[in-house]
Amino acid sequence: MAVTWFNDFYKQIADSPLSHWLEVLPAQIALWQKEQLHGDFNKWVKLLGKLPTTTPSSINLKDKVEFGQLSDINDYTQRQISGLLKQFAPWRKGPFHLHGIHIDTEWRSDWKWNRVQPHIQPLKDRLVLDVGCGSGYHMWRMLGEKAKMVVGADPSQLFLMQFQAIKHFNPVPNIHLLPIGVEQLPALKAFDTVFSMGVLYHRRSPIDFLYQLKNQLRKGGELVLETLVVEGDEHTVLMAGERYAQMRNVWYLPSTAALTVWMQRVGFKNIKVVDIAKTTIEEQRATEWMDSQSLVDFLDPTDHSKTIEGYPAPLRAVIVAEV
Ligand SMILES: Nc1ncnc2c1ncn2[C@@H]1O[C@H](C[S@+](CC[C@H]([NH3+])C(=O)[O-])CC(=O)[O-])[C@@H](O)[C@H]1O
Repeated sequence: MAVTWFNDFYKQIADSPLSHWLEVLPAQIALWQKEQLHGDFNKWVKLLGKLPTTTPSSINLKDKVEFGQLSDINDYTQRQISGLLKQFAPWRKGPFHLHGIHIDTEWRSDWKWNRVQPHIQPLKDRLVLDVGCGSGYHMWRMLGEKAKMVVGADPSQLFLMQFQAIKHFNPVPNIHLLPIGVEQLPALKAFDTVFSMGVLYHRRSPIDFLYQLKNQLRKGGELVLETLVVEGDEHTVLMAGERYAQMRNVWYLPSTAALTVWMQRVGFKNIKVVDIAKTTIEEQRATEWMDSQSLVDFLDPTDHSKTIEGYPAPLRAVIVAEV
Protein backbone atom coordinates (compact mmCIF):
# COMPACT_ATOMS: atom_id res chain seq x y z
CA MET A 1 0.00 0.00 0.00
CA ALA A 2 1.66 3.22 -1.14
CA VAL A 3 1.46 6.17 1.23
CA THR A 4 1.77 9.77 0.06
CA TRP A 5 2.72 11.31 3.40
CA PHE A 6 6.09 12.56 2.20
CA ASN A 7 5.01 14.34 -1.00
CA ASP A 8 3.98 17.51 0.83
CA PHE A 9 7.38 17.59 2.47
CA TYR A 10 9.18 17.37 -0.88
CA LYS A 11 7.10 20.29 -2.17
CA GLN A 12 7.76 22.37 0.94
CA ILE A 13 11.52 21.98 0.84
CA ALA A 14 11.86 22.53 -2.92
CA ASP A 15 12.31 26.21 -2.32
CA SER A 16 14.20 26.12 0.98
CA PRO A 17 17.73 25.59 2.35
CA LEU A 18 16.85 21.86 2.34
CA SER A 19 16.23 21.70 -1.44
CA HIS A 20 19.40 19.66 -2.12
CA TRP A 21 17.91 16.85 0.04
CA LEU A 22 15.63 16.17 -2.94
CA GLU A 23 18.63 14.74 -4.79
CA VAL A 24 18.51 11.63 -2.57
CA LEU A 25 15.45 11.54 -0.30
CA PRO A 26 12.63 10.68 -2.75
CA ALA A 27 14.67 7.76 -4.12
CA GLN A 28 15.43 6.49 -0.59
CA ILE A 29 11.76 6.67 0.38
CA ALA A 30 10.68 4.99 -2.86
CA LEU A 31 13.09 2.12 -2.19
CA TRP A 32 11.83 1.87 1.39
CA GLN A 33 8.22 1.63 0.14
CA LYS A 34 9.21 -1.05 -2.33
CA GLU A 35 11.48 -3.24 -0.26
CA GLN A 36 11.54 -2.42 3.42
CA LEU A 37 7.97 -2.24 4.68
CA HIS A 38 7.14 -3.93 7.98
CA GLY A 39 4.91 -7.02 7.78
CA ASP A 40 2.12 -5.11 9.57
CA PHE A 41 2.50 -1.96 7.49
CA ASN A 42 -0.66 -2.37 5.39
CA LYS A 43 -2.69 -3.33 8.45
CA TRP A 44 -1.45 -0.21 10.25
CA VAL A 45 -2.27 2.07 7.29
CA LYS A 46 -5.82 0.62 7.19
CA LEU A 47 -6.22 1.29 10.92
CA LEU A 48 -5.05 4.88 10.44
CA GLY A 49 -7.69 5.26 7.74
CA LYS A 50 -10.38 4.29 10.26
CA LEU A 51 -9.59 7.13 12.67
CA PRO A 52 -12.60 9.45 12.64
CA THR A 53 -12.16 13.06 11.62
CA THR A 54 -12.74 15.37 14.59
CA THR A 55 -12.62 19.10 15.23
CA PRO A 56 -10.41 19.75 18.27
CA SER A 57 -11.69 22.73 20.25
CA SER A 58 -8.18 23.42 21.60
CA ILE A 59 -4.56 22.70 20.70
CA ASN A 60 -1.95 22.76 23.44
CA LEU A 61 1.72 22.22 22.63
CA LYS A 62 3.18 24.50 25.22
CA ASP A 63 3.16 22.42 28.40
CA LYS A 64 1.90 19.08 27.04
CA VAL A 65 0.77 17.56 23.74
CA GLU A 66 -2.99 17.86 23.83
CA PHE A 67 -5.40 18.03 20.90
CA GLY A 68 -9.09 18.55 21.66
CA GLN A 69 -11.26 17.93 24.69
CA LEU A 70 -13.53 15.07 25.70
CA SER A 71 -16.57 17.30 25.18
CA ASP A 72 -15.72 17.64 21.44
CA ILE A 73 -16.80 14.04 20.74
CA ASN A 74 -19.38 11.54 21.98
CA ASP A 75 -18.68 8.41 24.06
CA TYR A 76 -18.89 6.11 21.07
CA THR A 77 -16.29 8.11 19.11
CA GLN A 78 -14.02 8.24 22.13
CA ARG A 79 -14.15 4.45 22.54
CA GLN A 80 -13.59 4.03 18.80
CA ILE A 81 -10.47 6.26 18.80
CA SER A 82 -9.10 4.66 21.95
CA GLY A 83 -9.61 1.14 20.55
CA LEU A 84 -7.85 2.02 17.28
CA LEU A 85 -4.92 3.70 19.03
CA LYS A 86 -4.44 0.69 21.34
CA GLN A 87 -3.71 -1.36 18.24
CA PHE A 88 -0.53 0.66 17.76
CA ALA A 89 0.81 -0.49 21.16
CA PRO A 90 3.39 -0.61 22.65
CA TRP A 91 3.29 3.17 23.13
CA ARG A 92 6.71 4.06 24.52
CA LYS A 93 7.24 7.81 24.06
CA GLY A 94 4.66 10.38 25.14
CA PRO A 95 2.25 11.12 26.84
CA PHE A 96 -0.39 12.36 24.42
CA HIS A 97 -3.84 13.71 25.21
CA LEU A 98 -6.43 13.39 22.43
CA HIS A 99 -10.01 14.47 23.14
CA GLY A 100 -9.69 13.38 26.77
CA ILE A 101 -7.94 10.10 25.89
CA HIS A 102 -4.71 9.96 27.87
CA ILE A 103 -2.10 7.85 26.07
CA ASP A 104 -0.03 7.07 29.15
CA THR A 105 3.21 5.93 27.55
CA GLU A 106 6.09 3.94 29.05
CA TRP A 107 8.23 7.09 29.18
CA ARG A 108 7.41 10.46 30.64
CA SER A 109 9.14 12.10 27.67
CA ASP A 110 7.84 15.42 28.98
CA TRP A 111 10.26 15.10 31.91
CA LYS A 112 13.17 14.84 29.48
CA TRP A 113 11.88 17.91 27.63
CA ASN A 114 11.72 19.83 30.92
CA ARG A 115 15.40 19.04 31.50
CA VAL A 116 16.39 20.05 27.95
CA GLN A 117 14.24 23.04 26.98
CA PRO A 118 15.52 25.65 29.50
CA HIS A 119 19.09 25.26 28.19
CA ILE A 120 18.70 25.54 24.43
CA GLN A 121 18.64 28.48 22.05
CA PRO A 122 15.06 29.66 21.46
CA LEU A 123 13.49 27.59 18.66
CA LYS A 124 11.31 30.40 17.31
CA ASP A 125 11.49 30.45 13.48
CA ARG A 126 14.22 27.80 13.42
CA LEU A 127 14.55 24.85 11.09
CA VAL A 128 14.85 21.84 13.41
CA LEU A 129 15.90 18.21 12.94
CA ASP A 130 15.30 15.47 15.54
CA VAL A 131 17.46 12.41 14.82
CA GLY A 132 15.96 9.27 16.39
CA CYS A 133 12.74 11.10 17.21
CA GLY A 134 10.71 8.03 18.26
CA SER A 135 6.98 8.69 17.95
CA GLY A 136 7.66 12.42 17.69
CA TYR A 137 6.68 13.55 21.19
CA HIS A 138 9.52 16.08 21.45
CA MET A 139 8.91 17.26 17.88
CA TRP A 140 5.47 18.51 18.92
CA ARG A 141 7.01 20.29 21.89
CA MET A 142 9.56 21.91 19.50
CA LEU A 143 6.63 23.13 17.40
CA GLY A 144 5.11 24.43 20.64
CA GLU A 145 8.26 26.59 20.95
CA LYS A 146 7.37 28.08 17.53
CA ALA A 147 9.96 26.34 15.35
CA LYS A 148 9.40 27.14 11.66
CA MET A 149 9.54 23.48 10.67
CA VAL A 150 10.37 20.28 12.55
CA VAL A 151 11.69 17.22 10.72
CA GLY A 152 12.21 13.89 12.47
CA ALA A 153 14.28 10.95 11.22
CA ASP A 154 13.63 7.51 12.71
CA PRO A 155 13.68 4.11 10.99
CA SER A 156 11.07 2.53 13.30
CA GLN A 157 7.86 2.02 11.34
CA LEU A 158 5.69 1.56 14.43
CA PHE A 159 6.87 4.98 15.66
CA LEU A 160 6.01 6.40 12.22
CA MET A 161 2.47 5.02 12.54
CA GLN A 162 2.08 6.43 16.04
CA PHE A 163 3.29 9.80 14.76
CA GLN A 164 0.80 9.73 11.87
CA ALA A 165 -1.99 8.71 14.27
CA ILE A 166 -1.26 11.73 16.49
CA LYS A 167 -0.85 14.06 13.48
CA HIS A 168 -4.30 12.94 12.27
CA PHE A 169 -5.76 15.04 15.10
CA ASN A 170 -3.67 18.13 14.28
CA PRO A 171 -2.63 17.88 10.61
CA VAL A 172 -0.39 20.95 10.46
CA PRO A 173 1.99 21.26 7.49
CA ASN A 174 5.28 22.00 9.27
CA ILE A 175 6.00 18.72 11.10
CA HIS A 176 7.23 15.59 9.30
CA LEU A 177 8.67 12.23 10.34
CA LEU A 178 10.85 10.49 7.73
CA PRO A 179 11.47 6.73 8.07
CA ILE A 180 15.23 6.92 7.55
CA GLY A 181 18.28 6.32 9.73
CA VAL A 182 20.93 8.92 10.49
CA GLU A 183 23.32 7.10 8.17
CA GLN A 184 21.05 7.89 5.23
CA LEU A 185 21.20 11.65 5.76
CA PRO A 186 23.39 13.53 3.28
CA ALA A 187 25.47 16.41 4.70
CA LEU A 188 22.65 18.96 4.57
CA LYS A 189 24.43 21.69 6.58
CA ALA A 190 21.12 23.52 6.78
CA PHE A 191 19.39 23.03 10.14
CA ASP A 192 19.46 25.73 12.82
CA THR A 193 19.09 23.17 15.63
CA VAL A 194 19.70 19.42 15.57
CA PHE A 195 18.48 17.26 18.44
CA SER A 196 19.54 13.71 19.06
CA MET A 197 18.26 12.26 22.28
CA GLY A 198 18.63 8.65 23.37
CA VAL A 199 20.49 7.54 20.23
CA LEU A 200 24.28 7.86 20.70
CA TYR A 201 24.54 4.71 22.84
CA HIS A 202 22.77 2.74 20.10
CA ARG A 203 25.46 3.66 17.55
CA ARG A 204 28.37 1.32 16.98
CA SER A 205 30.49 4.23 15.79
CA PRO A 206 29.67 7.16 18.08
CA ILE A 207 32.35 9.44 16.61
CA ASP A 208 31.00 8.93 13.08
CA PHE A 209 27.54 9.60 14.52
CA LEU A 210 28.72 12.95 15.93
CA TYR A 211 30.14 13.87 12.49
CA GLN A 212 26.80 12.94 10.90
CA LEU A 213 24.96 15.22 13.33
CA LYS A 214 27.45 18.05 12.77
CA ASN A 215 26.98 17.73 9.01
CA GLN A 216 23.28 18.56 9.35
CA LEU A 217 23.92 21.95 10.99
CA ARG A 218 24.47 25.30 9.32
CA LYS A 219 27.40 27.31 10.60
CA GLY A 220 26.52 28.66 14.05
CA GLY A 221 23.75 26.09 14.51
CA GLU A 222 23.17 24.23 17.77
CA LEU A 223 23.40 20.53 18.61
CA VAL A 224 21.32 19.26 21.53
CA LEU A 225 22.58 15.84 22.51
CA GLU A 226 21.11 13.60 25.20
CA THR A 227 22.59 10.24 26.02
CA LEU A 228 23.42 7.69 28.71
CA VAL A 229 26.66 8.48 30.53
CA VAL A 230 28.72 7.05 33.40
CA GLU A 231 30.64 8.75 36.19
CA GLY A 232 34.34 9.28 35.46
CA ASP A 233 37.05 11.40 33.85
CA GLU A 234 38.00 12.06 30.23
CA HIS A 235 39.39 8.53 29.91
CA THR A 236 36.25 6.75 31.13
CA VAL A 237 33.98 4.94 28.66
CA LEU A 238 31.88 1.91 29.55
CA MET A 239 31.38 -0.67 26.87
CA ALA A 240 28.89 -3.04 28.44
CA GLY A 241 28.67 -6.74 27.62
CA GLU A 242 25.95 -8.23 25.50
CA ARG A 243 23.24 -6.33 27.35
CA TYR A 244 22.89 -3.13 29.32
CA ALA A 245 19.65 -2.84 31.34
CA GLN A 246 18.46 -5.75 29.18
CA MET A 247 18.97 -3.78 25.95
CA ARG A 248 21.02 -5.68 23.38
CA ASN A 249 21.85 -2.72 21.17
CA VAL A 250 23.89 -0.59 23.56
CA TRP A 251 27.51 0.20 22.66
CA TYR A 252 29.36 3.05 24.40
CA LEU A 253 28.51 4.96 27.57
CA PRO A 254 31.13 7.72 27.98
CA SER A 255 31.56 10.01 30.97
CA THR A 256 30.49 13.58 30.21
CA ALA A 257 34.21 14.51 30.25
CA ALA A 258 35.04 11.86 27.64
CA LEU A 259 32.03 12.84 25.53
CA THR A 260 33.17 16.45 25.65
CA VAL A 261 36.59 15.38 24.32
CA TRP A 262 34.91 13.42 21.50
CA MET A 263 32.84 16.46 20.57
CA GLN A 264 35.88 18.74 20.61
CA ARG A 265 37.72 16.32 18.30
CA VAL A 266 34.77 16.37 15.89
CA GLY A 267 34.87 20.18 15.84
CA PHE A 268 32.05 21.31 18.10
CA LYS A 269 32.50 24.54 20.06
CA ASN A 270 31.00 25.97 23.26
CA ILE A 271 30.28 22.47 24.55
CA LYS A 272 28.24 22.61 27.75
CA VAL A 273 26.92 19.83 29.95
CA VAL A 274 23.65 21.37 31.10
CA ASP A 275 21.89 18.53 32.91
CA ILE A 276 22.63 15.14 34.47
CA ALA A 277 19.81 13.02 35.83
CA LYS A 278 19.29 9.45 36.99
CA THR A 279 16.41 7.76 35.21
CA THR A 280 13.81 6.84 37.82
CA ILE A 281 11.26 4.05 37.82
CA GLU A 282 8.61 6.80 37.78
CA GLU A 283 9.97 8.20 34.50
CA GLN A 284 10.14 4.82 32.69
CA ARG A 285 7.49 2.30 33.69
CA ALA A 286 4.87 -0.13 32.40
CA THR A 287 1.40 1.35 31.77
CA GLU A 288 -1.89 0.35 30.23
CA TRP A 289 -0.44 1.45 26.86
CA MET A 290 2.87 -0.46 27.26
CA ASP A 291 2.21 -3.45 29.43
CA SER A 292 5.47 -5.41 29.19
CA GLN A 293 8.64 -5.11 31.31
CA SER A 294 10.17 -1.73 32.01
CA LEU A 295 13.00 -0.12 33.99
CA VAL A 296 12.11 -1.64 37.38
CA ASP A 297 12.61 -5.10 35.84
CA PHE A 298 15.97 -4.07 34.34
CA LEU A 299 17.51 -2.96 37.65
CA ASP A 300 19.07 -5.09 40.39
CA PRO A 301 16.04 -5.84 42.62
CA THR A 302 18.12 -5.37 45.79
CA ASP A 303 20.05 -2.29 44.67
CA HIS A 304 18.54 0.19 42.22
CA SER A 305 21.91 1.91 41.74
CA LYS A 306 22.86 -1.02 39.47
CA THR A 307 21.37 -2.60 36.36
CA ILE A 308 20.42 -6.25 36.50
CA GLU A 309 23.79 -6.99 34.85
CA GLY A 310 25.67 -5.11 37.60
CA TYR A 311 26.52 -1.92 35.64
CA PRO A 312 25.80 1.59 36.93
CA ALA A 313 22.06 2.28 36.59
CA PRO A 314 20.93 4.63 33.76
CA LEU A 315 22.27 8.16 34.15
CA ARG A 316 21.49 10.61 31.34
CA ALA A 317 23.22 13.83 30.35
CA VAL A 318 22.13 16.74 28.16
CA ILE A 319 24.91 18.49 26.25
CA VAL A 320 24.58 21.53 24.00
CA ALA A 321 27.22 22.67 21.52
CA GLU A 322 27.68 24.80 18.43
CA VAL A 323 29.40 24.37 15.08
N1 LIG B 1 20.10 4.47 12.61
C1 LIG B 1 19.24 5.21 13.29
N2 LIG B 1 19.02 6.49 12.95
C2 LIG B 1 18.13 7.25 13.62
N3 LIG B 1 17.40 6.78 14.66
C3 LIG B 1 17.59 5.51 15.03
C4 LIG B 1 18.50 4.67 14.38
N4 LIG B 1 18.46 3.45 14.96
C5 LIG B 1 17.53 3.52 15.95
N5 LIG B 1 17.02 4.77 15.98
C6 LIG B 1 15.94 5.27 16.85
O1 LIG B 1 16.49 5.87 18.00
C7 LIG B 1 15.45 5.95 18.97
C8 LIG B 1 16.00 5.70 20.35
S1 LIG B 1 14.84 6.02 21.65
C9 LIG B 1 14.84 7.79 21.82
C10 LIG B 1 13.59 8.46 21.38
C11 LIG B 1 13.50 9.96 21.66
N6 LIG B 1 14.51 10.72 20.91
C12 LIG B 1 13.61 10.24 23.12
O2 LIG B 1 14.63 10.83 23.52
O3 LIG B 1 12.71 9.89 23.86
C13 LIG B 1 15.71 5.58 23.10
C14 LIG B 1 15.88 4.16 23.35
O4 LIG B 1 15.19 3.33 22.73
O5 LIG B 1 16.81 3.79 24.14
C15 LIG B 1 14.38 4.94 18.56
O6 LIG B 1 13.22 5.62 18.21
C16 LIG B 1 15.01 4.21 17.40
O7 LIG B 1 14.07 3.79 16.43
